[in-house]
Amino acid sequence: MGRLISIASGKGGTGKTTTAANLSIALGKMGYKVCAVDADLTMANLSLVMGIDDAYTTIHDVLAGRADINDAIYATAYENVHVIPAAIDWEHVIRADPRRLPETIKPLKGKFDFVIIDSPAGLQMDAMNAMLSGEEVLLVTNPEISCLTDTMKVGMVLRKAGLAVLGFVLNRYGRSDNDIPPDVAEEVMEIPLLAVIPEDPPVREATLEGVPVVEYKPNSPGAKAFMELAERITRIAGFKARVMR
Ligand SMILES: Nc1ncnc2c1ncn2[C@@H]1O[C@H](COP(=O)(O)OP(=O)(O)OP(=O)(O)O)[C@@H](O)[C@H]1O
Repeated sequence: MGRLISIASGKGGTGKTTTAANLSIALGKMGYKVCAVDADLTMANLSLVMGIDDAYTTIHDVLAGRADINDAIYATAYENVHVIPAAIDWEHVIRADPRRLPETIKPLKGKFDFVIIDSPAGLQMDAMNAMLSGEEVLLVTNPEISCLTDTMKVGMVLRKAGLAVLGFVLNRYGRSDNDIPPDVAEEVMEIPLLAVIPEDPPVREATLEGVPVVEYKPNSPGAKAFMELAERITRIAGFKARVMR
């Protein structure tokens, strides 16, 4: 059976989508079957980052009762990685019922090794429905105190709701001289720190190019940190190490 992992954060713009995309592709490179789900129903950024930007059947169609989930699963250019895209127009957004996200996404567990769910930031209803589609959560924060505490709150709420909190990613480390150091961040969060992703220009360039950094510049510090995160996740998930390709 696969693992359903929600990617969540207390604040917007921390690097959730970047983490979801790079983690998915890194796991795919390791030989795991991955489905990346764009459950950020109003932004649809994951779909764009994964190279899907046209009139596909989307998660919105499924949530509106107009399509089957199996018709919304698309192969990507990345080995072993499929994506369920979101629509980017308002007409689709208002028809989709976000409360159906968990019942829609959970059955994917039987089809993939990992289902990676990109969720909206915060604790609003749309975000809750997206995050509760997972059984485990990986939190993404930046090294600022308000971002850490807001993200910790999200973790606490999800734990109470029954999700297992895997730990957190400290992203964009080194962007400012005032960054909270990793050991202090781990004390504040009171959950395991799974990866420190440095502030790295190729990560941003890769987003602009529409190709996640683990493919765009695999030897950059940011890409290497995302690959290490994927290895860590497979160890936590109890999967046997597979040969890196
Ligand atoms: N480690 C990094 N180094 C440099 N730039 C980064 C890094 N991580 C993310 N970024 C950039 O920050 C921007 C925001 O990232 P991203 O879209 O992943 O955030 P998000 O949390 O998903 O945002 P939202 O809440 O809007 O969905 C993107 O342009 C991305 O390329």
